[in-house]
Amino acid sequence: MTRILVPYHLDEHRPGLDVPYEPAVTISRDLAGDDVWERVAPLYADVADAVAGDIRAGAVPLVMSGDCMVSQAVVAGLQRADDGDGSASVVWFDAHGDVQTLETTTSGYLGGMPLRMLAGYRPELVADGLGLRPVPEDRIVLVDGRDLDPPERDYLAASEIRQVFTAELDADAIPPGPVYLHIDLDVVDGAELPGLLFPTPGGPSLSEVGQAVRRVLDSGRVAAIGLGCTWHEGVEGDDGVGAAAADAVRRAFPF
Ligand SMILES: NC(=[NH2+])NCCC[C@H](N)C(=O)O
Repeated sequence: MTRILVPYHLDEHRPGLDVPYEPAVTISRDLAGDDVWERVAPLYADVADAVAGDIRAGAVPLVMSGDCMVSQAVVAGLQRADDGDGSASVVWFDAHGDVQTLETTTSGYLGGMPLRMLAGYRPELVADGLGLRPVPEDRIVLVDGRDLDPPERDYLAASEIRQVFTAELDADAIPPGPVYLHIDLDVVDGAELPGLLFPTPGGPSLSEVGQAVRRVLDSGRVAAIGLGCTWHEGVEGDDGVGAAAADAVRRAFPF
C-alpha cells in the first residue's frame, strides 16, 4: 500500500492536516486560476498520475486528504491503470450522500457533490480534464448516507445507486470489478470523532466501520482507497483533536 497525502480541503492548502498514517508521498501544487475547478485541475492531474503509476506498479494507493473531491482524481487514475474494461466500481462510506448538485445545493458546499460527479454529473467541471469516465450507477454502493438533503433523497430513490447500512455491507453487496474504496471519516458517529467538519449523530462506531472496511478489503478487489480526513482546520497539531482522531482511526483500520 502506498500512502499518498494530498493536504487540501478543496482548493485550500492544509499543510498541517492530521492524517492517521505517515505518507510516502505528498502531492501539493501552487494553485492558480479564477475558479475552484481551474485551481484544483493541476493538483488532481498529479494525483491521477500518481495513482495510475502506483497501481501499474502493483500497489494499492491510499490517498489521504481533507475532503472527498479528490476522489475524482483517484478514480481517474484507477480507470487509466485498469487493463480490464475500465469499469471501476465505487464503495463510498459517508454520513452524507455527496450527490448534491450546483443547482440543488442550499449550502453551496462543493464537497457535497463528489459522488454525483463520479456518476457523471457535469463532466466539464473536473472529469473531462482528467479523462474520468462516469461510473455506472449500478456499480456504486453508498454505505450509510444517514444525513441526506431532500434533493439527494429524490435522486437516490430514482437512481440505481445502492444504499446499505454499515453492518449490512457483505461480500454480495460489493459491486463487480476493481473497487475504489472511499471512506469519509464522518461516517463514524460524530460523538466518537470530535472535530469533524460535518459531525452527524446516529452513526456506526469506528470499530464497526473498521470491520466493514475489512470485509471490502477481503474481496481482494480493492484497487485504490481514499480516506477523507474531514476535520476542521484549527483542531490540528501534536496534541490537537485531529491528532487524537487520527490515532483512533489508525487503531481501528487495517491500513
Ligand atoms: N462528505 C461530506 N462531508 N459532505 C457534506 C455534505 C453536507 C450537505 N449534504 C451539503 O451538501 O451541504
